[in-house]
Amino acid sequence: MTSAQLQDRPTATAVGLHEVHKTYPGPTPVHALRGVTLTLAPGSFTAVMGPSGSGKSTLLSTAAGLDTPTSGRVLIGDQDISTLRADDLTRFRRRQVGFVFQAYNLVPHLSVAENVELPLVLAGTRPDRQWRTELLEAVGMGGTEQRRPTELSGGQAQRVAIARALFARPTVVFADEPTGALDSRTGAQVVQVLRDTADRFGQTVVVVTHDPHVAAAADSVAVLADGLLVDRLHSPTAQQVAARMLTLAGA
Ligand SMILES: Nc1ncnc2c1ncn2[C@@H]1O[C@H](COP(=O)(O)OP(=O)(O)OP(=O)(O)O)[C@@H](O)[C@H]1O
Repeated sequence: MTSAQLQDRPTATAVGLHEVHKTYPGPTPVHALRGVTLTLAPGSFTAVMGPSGSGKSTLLSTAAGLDTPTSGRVLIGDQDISTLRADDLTRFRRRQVGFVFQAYNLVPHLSVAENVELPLVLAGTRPDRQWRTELLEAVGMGGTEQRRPTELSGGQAQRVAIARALFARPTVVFADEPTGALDSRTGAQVVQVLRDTADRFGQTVVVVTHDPHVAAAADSVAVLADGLLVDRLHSPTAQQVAARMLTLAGA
């Protein structure tokens, strides 16, 4: 990240979770998060891993303001989103949070260009065409502006979804299993595009994944088990990640 980009950042923390608990009520309440504290620096690329049911999706939706914690605080940049009213939170999310989903979630009747611009249009801002062109070129989709999502391969659709997530220059981009619907070679290319583009623009990214190769593209891996953060691996190889996951599976 350049020093100019760093100076643009309001704080040294892009995402902060403080003692976050999430309990799903019911006859047998599920304690999906049991006191997670995690701080992510601006420009960092973090993977969240853990066994099935360990709380990864709950962590992502709580950190992204799609769901509210039962207790604890969630900060995005300077903003404590746990205190925002529902409509203020929706407005905040449109500008400050980008999403990449496993199923791409592009709008089929809109062009590639319109899909990329959609979050800012919804937020009531006039989109910057030059920035859109630059981003589409950065993800390897230059010249596809007028195409429809149905005319794209899975890997191409996910590249467009990455451009869309970055378009509002959000504080953080959350990606939930972004390569889950792709074959492993295409998935590896797409995660590299996400990594390279995030680096180029100093974007903070959080990726939930089951794939050690995706996790190996991250600066660090946050390992969850049974609703708790049990480890942070820094710049791990895919083999190191796979070995750590095996120890959890055997626990
Ligand atoms: N809406 C919900 N209502 C009740 N329980 C839920 C709900 N969502 C998740 N859970 C439970 O919370 C726990 C954590 O689920 P979560 O989806 O966060 O795990 P995960 O690590 O993302 O799993 P996976 O890898 O299988 O997607 C699980 O026991 C799950 O059954």
